[in-house]
Amino acid sequence: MTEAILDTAAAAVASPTENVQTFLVLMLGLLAGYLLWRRVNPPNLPPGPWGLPGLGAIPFLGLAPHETLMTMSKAYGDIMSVRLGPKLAVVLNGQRAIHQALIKRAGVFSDRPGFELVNMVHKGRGIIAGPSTDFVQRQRRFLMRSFRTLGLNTHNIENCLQAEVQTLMTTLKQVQGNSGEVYDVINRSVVNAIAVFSFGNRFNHNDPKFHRLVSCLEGVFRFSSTGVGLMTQAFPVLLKFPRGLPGLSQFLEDGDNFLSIIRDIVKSRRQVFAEILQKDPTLDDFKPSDILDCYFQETTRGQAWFMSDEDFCHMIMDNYIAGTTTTRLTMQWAMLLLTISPREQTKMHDEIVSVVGTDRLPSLKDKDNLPYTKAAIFELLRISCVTPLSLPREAADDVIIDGHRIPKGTMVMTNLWSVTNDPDVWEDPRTFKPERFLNEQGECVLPKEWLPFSTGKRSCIGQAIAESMMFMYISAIVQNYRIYLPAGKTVPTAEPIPAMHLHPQPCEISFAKYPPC
Ligand code: HEM
Repeated sequence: MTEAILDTAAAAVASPTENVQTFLVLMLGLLAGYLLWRRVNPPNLPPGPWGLPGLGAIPFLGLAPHETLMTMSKAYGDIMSVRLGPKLAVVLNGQRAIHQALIKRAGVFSDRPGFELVNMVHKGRGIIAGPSTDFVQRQRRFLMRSFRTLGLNTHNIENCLQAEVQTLMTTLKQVQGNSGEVYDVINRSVVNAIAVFSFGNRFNHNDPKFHRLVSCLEGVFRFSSTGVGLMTQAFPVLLKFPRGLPGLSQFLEDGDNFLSIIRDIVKSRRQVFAEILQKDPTLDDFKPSDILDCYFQETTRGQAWFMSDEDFCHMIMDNYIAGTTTTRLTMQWAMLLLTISPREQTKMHDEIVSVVGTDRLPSLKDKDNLPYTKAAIFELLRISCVTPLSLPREAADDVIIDGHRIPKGTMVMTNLWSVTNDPDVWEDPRTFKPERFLNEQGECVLPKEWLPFSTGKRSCIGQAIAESMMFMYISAIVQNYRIYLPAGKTVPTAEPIPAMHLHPQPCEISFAKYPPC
């Protein structure tokens, strides 16, 4: 018995060799742990909050991450780091930090992290989801050239947009205050307006092809804004198990069907263009009337040689993906803000009637003569800030900003909300005050903090289109209708309902036609 106890005690007291071994294993473990920790948290990162293992700061960002991150920046600084699941992200808050990164170091901050979900539809094509390759920048330049060639005041585009506005006006007359139906028409109208710019044609709102286009687009948005769809951005590994993701196969089918509709349009227009080319081989008399015409013209002349018809279809799809939800939500915001701001609405109405009259609808050429209305549209875009965290970027290289190191491959989030709703810049930021944009001479001026479309080499390519649409719709509505809250309804606030895009509070709205002057 005593021997047994002694044996156990001897076994417990390890020999010096064993002690060294244990020590080495411990040290190696500590070193490996440190290296792993350093890999995940490289030195000199911008400061930021702690997170939970595997989840990072996701559980602490709440329903309005743009607001939480803006508040956190008061403690950690304008450039801060957060961990989103396994990903390291750097958040840029405020105009100065955004300018430093997206403009001064544009070469580093113009990539995007792979949007694996969107890429499943694009398969490497398109603009939005890829890094800032030469190909992406060429497509952007092509679109900008086309907008310049077409000029947004082009007769054809303006005519088609006017037709959309007329449809909206007719609906307003018929619905007698049913705002739900008005929103439906606005939604369809925005989809049609992008078709006008892209293909020079608007669909009849009852055309079954148009219904298919709208429903495929809605299908794509539906999945990508569900919790599962959003989680695939932080955890792309989920996409490796497509069968386990409810809604994914429908998403892919909707994306493919949407592309097929665009392919059909391009194919049939190519035949028409071939006939034009036969009659006018040098295209001297050819006047492009939409983006597709510009593409045909440029490929014939060897300028847009880099793009195939398939690339064109994916590029147009991206305009739809990026342009429809943003524009239609901003229009919904416009309805809400005008409803709760009767004084400002009347000022817009009076300006439009005194400059344009009531015999015709306002046109884009009137815009510069309507500074208050123009200012009101800038203010609507500022308050609504529908994409508060913009689209993520990615650092293409290791870079030092404000003394902080941002490693290559870091996801970069631009907190646009922190600029457009900064109380130090905009007094009372949630109140609709178009006067903010008017100088002493009554001219409309844009401060550098007005950034709803972001900035830099990947900023919104459709800004001019969006502004034109907003102007035409809103000026026509305000010229002809008084927008008001039905009696007995509580006045809604201008606080957004947080989601991937910011939605306005639900609000029942009535439209009363002004009597003829
Ligand atoms: C009120 C309406 C709109 C708002 C607020 C808006 C806002 C934005 C923002 C914040 C970005 C991200 C920019 C960045 O990463 O720096 C973006 C990208 C983009 N937008 Fe818009 N947008 C609107 C309408 C449109 C329209 C009408 C179109 C096209 C017809 C469009 C096409 C695009 C495209 C293609 C991109 C991706 C650009 C790239 O990755 O290089 N947007 N938009």
